[in-house]
Amino acid sequence: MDISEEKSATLIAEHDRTEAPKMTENTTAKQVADMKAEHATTVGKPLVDNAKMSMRGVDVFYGDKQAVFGVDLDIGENEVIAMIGPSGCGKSTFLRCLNRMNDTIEICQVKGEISLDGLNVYDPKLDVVPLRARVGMVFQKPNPFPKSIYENVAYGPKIHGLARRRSEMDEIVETSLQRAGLWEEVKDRLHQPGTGLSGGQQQRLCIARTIAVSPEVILMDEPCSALDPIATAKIEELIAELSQNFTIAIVTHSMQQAARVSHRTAYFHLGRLIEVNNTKKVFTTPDHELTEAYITGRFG
Ligand SMILES: Nc1ncnc2c1ncn2[C@@H]1O[C@H](COP(=O)(O)OP(=O)(O)OP(=O)(O)O)[C@@H](O)[C@H]1O
Repeated sequence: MDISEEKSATLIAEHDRTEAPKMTENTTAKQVADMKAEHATTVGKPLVDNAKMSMRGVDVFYGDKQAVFGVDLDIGENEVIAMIGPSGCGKSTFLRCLNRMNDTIEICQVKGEISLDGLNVYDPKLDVVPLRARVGMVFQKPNPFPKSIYENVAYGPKIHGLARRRSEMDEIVETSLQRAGLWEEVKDRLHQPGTGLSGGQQQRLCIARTIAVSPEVILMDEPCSALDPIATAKIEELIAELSQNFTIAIVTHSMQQAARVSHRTAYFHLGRLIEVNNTKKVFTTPDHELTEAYITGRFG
């Protein structure tokens, strides 16, 4: 039976009453552990011990409309976390907060704390260019620059001054294309336009471009939604390989994809983080009724 709007609203109101851990300078390690345990019983495991990125109380507004409500979430080092939920639930908005991509939207305002290895991502003095090198992004639609394959990959290292000689740049380009699983397909046409590649190849080129500046975290916003199943399978294999060296957060509409590629899955609903847990648990025995309704297809 479909879950009614009224039932959904009641469950959201209950969720909003649950207190998230609030930490101050004087909070002891024992208190932190107790708070984490208590919070975990309501939304799963939002906080982890090896956090690469930590988000606390994140609210996002577009003008006076709130799109994300008080999200507390850690992303562990070298983990792949999938963000799922019905259309419009705020997954992409939340993802874009992590490297301040929302700064480009004038009416968008982000509140709360977001940190990368303890660095405050929203520090007004922080330069977003190096931040976006550390936290790279791959978009829904492959968007190579109108330049050659080589130049697409070399662009970031060039502006960040990562190569002193042409030979060093050649090496970065080759290694990045290899890690993105594209080298064999393009090594004989590096100076042809990136836009001449197939959609799947273009997306791997965009991944190579992201990797080329040695990011620590890669954000992927529905990276396969414009690709066919074969190209999708290649990107999914790539995500598994990349997770050995990078921390990855992926927004996806495909529950199968989330189940295949991620270690933990976060379920969003109407701007709230409803549940986050080990991916297998989320898809077999979710803790929250809203998650269960979504994974069993009881939302439209
Ligand atoms: N640039 C924007 N200006 C105003 N409102 C926006 C903007 N981008 C998103 N929103 C609104 O914020 C809410 C969350 O949108 P968001 O795109 O983050 O959700 P989503 O879960 O990623 O959706 P989808 O799965 O459809 O991509 C929606 O109500 C949306 O209409």
